[in-house]
Amino acid sequence: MTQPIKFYFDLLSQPCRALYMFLEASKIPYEAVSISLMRGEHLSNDFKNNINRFQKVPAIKDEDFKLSESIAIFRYLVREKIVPEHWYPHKGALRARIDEYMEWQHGNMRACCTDYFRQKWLQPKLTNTEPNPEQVAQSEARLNKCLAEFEQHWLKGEKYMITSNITIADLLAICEIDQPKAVGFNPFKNYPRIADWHELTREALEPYYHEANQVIDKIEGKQKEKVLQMKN
Ligand SMILES: N[C@@H](CCC(=O)N[C@@H](CS)C(=O)NCC(=O)O)C(=O)O
Repeated sequence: MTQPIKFYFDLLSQPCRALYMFLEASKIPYEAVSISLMRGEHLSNDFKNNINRFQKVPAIKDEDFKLSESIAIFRYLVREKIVPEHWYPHKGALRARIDEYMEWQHGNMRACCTDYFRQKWLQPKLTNTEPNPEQVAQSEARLNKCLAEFEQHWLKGEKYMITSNITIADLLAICEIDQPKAVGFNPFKNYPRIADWHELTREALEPYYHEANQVIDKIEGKQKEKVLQMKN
């Protein structure tokens, strides 16, 4: 009998949340192995030598086969496991459009959302300092430009990004957008189509969305408390 895959992850990370929801929703048997980024567990020699030589999450191990990079993991799981077709349809044009998004998102959504999260929360937290307002403002401007492009080019009237069914593209995109959202940025204020799509996508991913977001929901809660305290 084949063993469940091992999944190494931290729900603080966008691609880890995307894979977590995908594994759950697709009912792929897996063993969860929590790796704390904030405690630096991904930097241990054991993790480097035995799990992911790049020392990042997510990573998987399928029997003796080790794989990192979320997009490669998604493609591997779709090929090797039983996965509902709608996530990554066989049909040429739909699959190609999802591939196009996955290539686009690395230099755009992922770069902008990660940078905002880093400037506003992660770097100050790791160095016990306050965020640099100028750097946060620059990062916010880049994020707004990117969200405007996302809305214009990827939300063009289908129910979800690519088609009338949810795909891996929606899953990856919602996880990216939730990262700056968790640290005080409102991605819905200027982008009504993003707000509608986010709501639909979130609903389609429940109950896994709620489970996956517990870690960043706590950050969002604390950020809101901080803003209220500053106002009082
Ligand atoms: N391109 C990789 C990115 C992986 C990545 O950057 N993971 C982050 C968390 S989102 C990480 O492990 N960072 C730890 C570090 O850079 O020290 C993927 O899509 O899996």
